[in-house]
Amino acid sequence: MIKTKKIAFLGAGSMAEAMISGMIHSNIVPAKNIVVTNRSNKERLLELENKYGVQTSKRVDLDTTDIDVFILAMKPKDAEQALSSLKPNITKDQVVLSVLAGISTAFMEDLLHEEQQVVRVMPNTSSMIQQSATAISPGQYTAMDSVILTKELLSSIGQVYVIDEKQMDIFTGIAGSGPAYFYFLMEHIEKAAKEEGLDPEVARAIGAQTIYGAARMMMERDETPTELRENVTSPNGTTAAGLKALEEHGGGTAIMRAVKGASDRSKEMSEQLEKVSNEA
Ligand SMILES: NC(=O)C1=CN([C@@H]2O[C@H](COP(=O)(O)OP(=O)(O)OC[C@H]3O[C@@H](n4cnc5c(N)ncnc54)[C@H](O)[C@@H]3O)[C@@H](O)[C@H]2O)C=CC1
Ligand SMILES: O=C(O)[C@@H]1CCC=N1
Repeated sequence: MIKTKKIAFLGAGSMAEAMISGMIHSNIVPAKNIVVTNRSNKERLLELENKYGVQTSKRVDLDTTDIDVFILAMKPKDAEQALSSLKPNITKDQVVLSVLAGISTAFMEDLLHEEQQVVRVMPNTSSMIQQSATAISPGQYTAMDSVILTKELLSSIGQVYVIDEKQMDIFTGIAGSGPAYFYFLMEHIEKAAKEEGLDPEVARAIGAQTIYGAARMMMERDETPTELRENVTSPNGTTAAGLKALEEHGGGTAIMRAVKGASDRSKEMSEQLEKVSNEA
């Protein structure tokens, strides 16, 4: 079913590219059925055209009539203008997905047609290699068929979880922003390795394999993270020393604060955007 659907990206930045890459490489969505738009940066569109074989056009020149799914991928601050200018060119039965942090389905519904089909989506940049953890929350008028279509489409970029919209902020704190925490962790592993005389590039390969192995253990073994951690930790051994240093320097608290900080910011962005839109 998905092979015949036409998908339009409104926004051609890093998140749009990550999704396009995942979709094309999955072979679920043919490149000729994807059209990518932005406001004015022609070079960027040409770059995506050459890299992925997708169609491109300036947003204002997009023929919206035969598009089945729109994917909003601009910055949250540009959402209101983008939704308002989309409304006259679509019907309520076309499905509008948004990957914008802090933009609620209610916000989208308010700016589009009565009973518009909308879905809030939170992917992450691992979409690029089809390894995103992506959440979706359908709006109140979205038909079950459209939810199934959305799930099928986004399964091309990784695992898809249908969640209650109230959980979207914490999902964003864990998965939307999450890759950055692991990159930050790696930056510090490389720093420590360098100080000990190990080539940072070698350290990166070793560290990445270690993170990948630990992730697969959590996914494939029927053991909790606590059990898995305890299995690594010999009494008075090296791991115990590492974990003690981590705790002494607030490692556990820092991780919790990071997740909650991102989640709180997602909530705050929703509140600010809704306030601005109510004042307008
Ligand atoms: N970067 C990430 O890891 C993630 C980003 N997101 C969300 O994705 C969205 C985009 O993020 P990035 O790709 O990092 O931003 P970006 O700044 O790289 O790209 C934004 C794009 O939107 C275009 N644009 C602005 N207004 C437009 C309009 N009316 N019509 C068509 N195109 C328009 C810009 O020209 C640009 O191509 C944000 O809302 C963010 O919350 C969600 C999950 C993860
Ligand atoms: O930093 C941000 O706001 C976006 C949303 C999740 C990841 N990047």
